[in-house]
Amino acid sequence: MTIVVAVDGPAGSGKSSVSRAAARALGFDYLDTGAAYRAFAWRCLEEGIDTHGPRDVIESLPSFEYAIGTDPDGYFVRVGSEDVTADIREPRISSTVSSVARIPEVRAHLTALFRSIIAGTVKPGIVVEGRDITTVVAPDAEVRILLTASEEVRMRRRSAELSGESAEATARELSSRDAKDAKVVDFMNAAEGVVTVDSTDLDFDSTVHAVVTLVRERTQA
Ligand SMILES: Nc1ncnc2c1ncn2[C@@H]1O[C@H](COP(=O)(O)OP(=O)(O)OP(=O)(O)O)[C@@H](O)[C@H]1O
Ligand SMILES: Nc1ccn([C@@H]2O[C@H](COP(=O)(O)O)[C@@H](O)[C@H]2O)c(=O)n1
Repeated sequence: MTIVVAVDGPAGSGKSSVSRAAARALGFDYLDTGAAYRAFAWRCLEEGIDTHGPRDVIESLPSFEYAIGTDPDGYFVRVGSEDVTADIREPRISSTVSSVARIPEVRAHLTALFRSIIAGTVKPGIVVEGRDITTVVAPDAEVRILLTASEEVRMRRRSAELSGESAEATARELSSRDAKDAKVVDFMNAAEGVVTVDSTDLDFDSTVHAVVTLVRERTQA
């Protein structure tokens, strides 16, 4: 049986980096679900689809050809034959993604995709991170974690990794995306049975250690 570790949290809380490092330490796969929302937003923009008009967005779902690398050391994101790993991190995608992510049909389509990727895992487990993993995508996961950090710390960490963007612009993007996303999914409060890991006062390695320890305590991993 595949062990599923579900990790949710706000933007910049460390979901991707911590989940990937924890997956590596555990010998698990790693699934970044935000990448699919970003890749879908990227495809809408490429095709000139109005992301505020749900009809065209929904009609484009069946032809969305998506692939993601789930090996923590072999990460890639592809739409059709195009490698979009870097493109989906552009600010134009970060500022558009929430408008497609709020459409229920998009969420249902991508949730089904995530479940099929999880079901196809050949490793002993998979760490899946996003906003609604503990509540919608994998509510029965063996380990469910809400990874948080204060807004100030998240902004500081995010600013430190971007060059050429002012800390103020970074802070604005992060909190406006969280505000839009929070209207659709509650990723600020732990649902019943979900363990909160607050990394505000933890460094990166201690946060990964906290997640790995939790997984080992609750499973045979
Ligand atoms: N505990 C920590 N201490 C210090 N830095 C950290 C810690 N956790 C994560 N980071 C750093 O914070 C930054 C944001 O982390 P990451 O990109 O993983 O967040 P995220 O939650 O996936 O964000 P988003 O939802 O916007 O994609 C990265 O540079 C990461 O290395
Ligand atoms: N489970 C998820 C994951 C992501 N989203 C949306 O995608 C955006 C990008 O996610 P990142 O983790 O790469 O920052 C995010 O802002 C949400 O709009 C989602 O809805 N559900």
